[in-house]
Amino acid sequence: MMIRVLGMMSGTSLDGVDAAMIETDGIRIGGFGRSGYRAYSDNEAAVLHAALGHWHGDAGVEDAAEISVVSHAALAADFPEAELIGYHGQTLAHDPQGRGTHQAGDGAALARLTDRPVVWDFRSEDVRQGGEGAPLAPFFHWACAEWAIAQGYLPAEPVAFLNLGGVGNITWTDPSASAPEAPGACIAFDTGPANAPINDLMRSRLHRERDEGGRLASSGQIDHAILTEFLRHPYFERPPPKSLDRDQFSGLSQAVSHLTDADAAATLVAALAGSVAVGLRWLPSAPAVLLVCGGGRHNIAIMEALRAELPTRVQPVESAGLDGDMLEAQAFGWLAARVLQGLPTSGPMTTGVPAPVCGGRISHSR
Ligand SMILES: Nc1ncnc2c1ncn2[C@@H]1O[C@H](COP(=O)(O)OP(=O)(O)OP(=O)(O)O)[C@@H](O)[C@H]1O
Ligand SMILES: CC(=O)N[C@H]1[C@@H]2OC[C@@H](O2)[C@@H](O)[C@@H]1O[C@H](C)C(=O)O
Repeated sequence: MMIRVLGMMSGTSLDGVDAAMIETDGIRIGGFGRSGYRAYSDNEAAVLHAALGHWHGDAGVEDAAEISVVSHAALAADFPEAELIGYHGQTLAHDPQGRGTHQAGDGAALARLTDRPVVWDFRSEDVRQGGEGAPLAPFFHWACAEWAIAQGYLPAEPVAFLNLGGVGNITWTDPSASAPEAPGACIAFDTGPANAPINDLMRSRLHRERDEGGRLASSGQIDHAILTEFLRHPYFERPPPKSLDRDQFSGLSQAVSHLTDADAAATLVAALAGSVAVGLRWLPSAPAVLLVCGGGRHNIAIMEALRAELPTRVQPVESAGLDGDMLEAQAFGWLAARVLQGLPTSGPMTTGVPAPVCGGRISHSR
């Protein structure tokens, strides 16, 4: 049965909360609906930044969780039509082989505040069973590919999605597979740092949130020595599945610290594109087209660098009829519907969990 779900996502770039309606039975996409966005205030963003890298019980984490719940509840109030809410929470720390994964926020509190059932804590069970806990959008990418083919936007062949948020992640998917957890349906992994180091550079040096349109990076020169050293990182040699914490590559920010603003931004963009290029070797076949979603596709310097570096057509995901700013929010709506049905949300080829797993907790409104 198709239901109307509100998916809500606040990603690692810490800019705010995305919300999007999706109609789904947890397998197929029936249709997309309205969407909304609530930016974090400067004060909220400062509290969240201060809590990065922290775990349950640490100082500042309660405040971060409360900001997450309250901001999601305020945004959800604009969507009375939602029968179910998928709530990702704010990732503060991610160390799947060590302490686990930490998304701040309380789905039970959100269910009470919104008077709707909420599916949340999507990643913990996967980690508990030995997976990376990320990326989780890949199964949704399979459904998107199937939808885009049915709508006539894409030919019926494997396609790849590149999400450029704070961190980058790529999915190769074969939409002819019977289910996203079927062997060979999806291969996915985090590619490397994406917008997070660029935002951090802009914040610390220029007190701006981002490099609008990539203008600063476009005016700079790449430092090739730094780029070469960065691409020697063992992460790129490691076969997938693999996932990253937001600040796992903090050495890159340090490496560009002596460069001019423009050269530092240009080098961070080149590092992003280079990490995607070296990641392509892990895909089963070269995709005819790479569909780019996430905020990074608004950065022209990034799109140009990808087009220069990759042996494949690079297009914003809008070319497949999809909304690249809302894809992750939609993903957590679709995944919430899956959890309600007990269907898998990740598997060996997306998170490395030994067998497909249904993650996520369900909290009812009363
Ligand atoms: N117009 C723009 N020009 C340049 N960069 C932009 C623009 N719009 C968005 N971005 C970049 O994209 C980021 C937001 O991307 P997105 O919302 O996909 O990330 P996220 O969901 O927070 O992260 P993640 O996918 O890692 O969880 C911004 O912080 C900024 O760096
Ligand atoms: C732990 C965590 O929140 N990871 C995020 C982050 O942002 C991008 C990349 O790193 C991806 O692994 C994941 O988000 C997307 C939505 C995912 O799970 O597919």
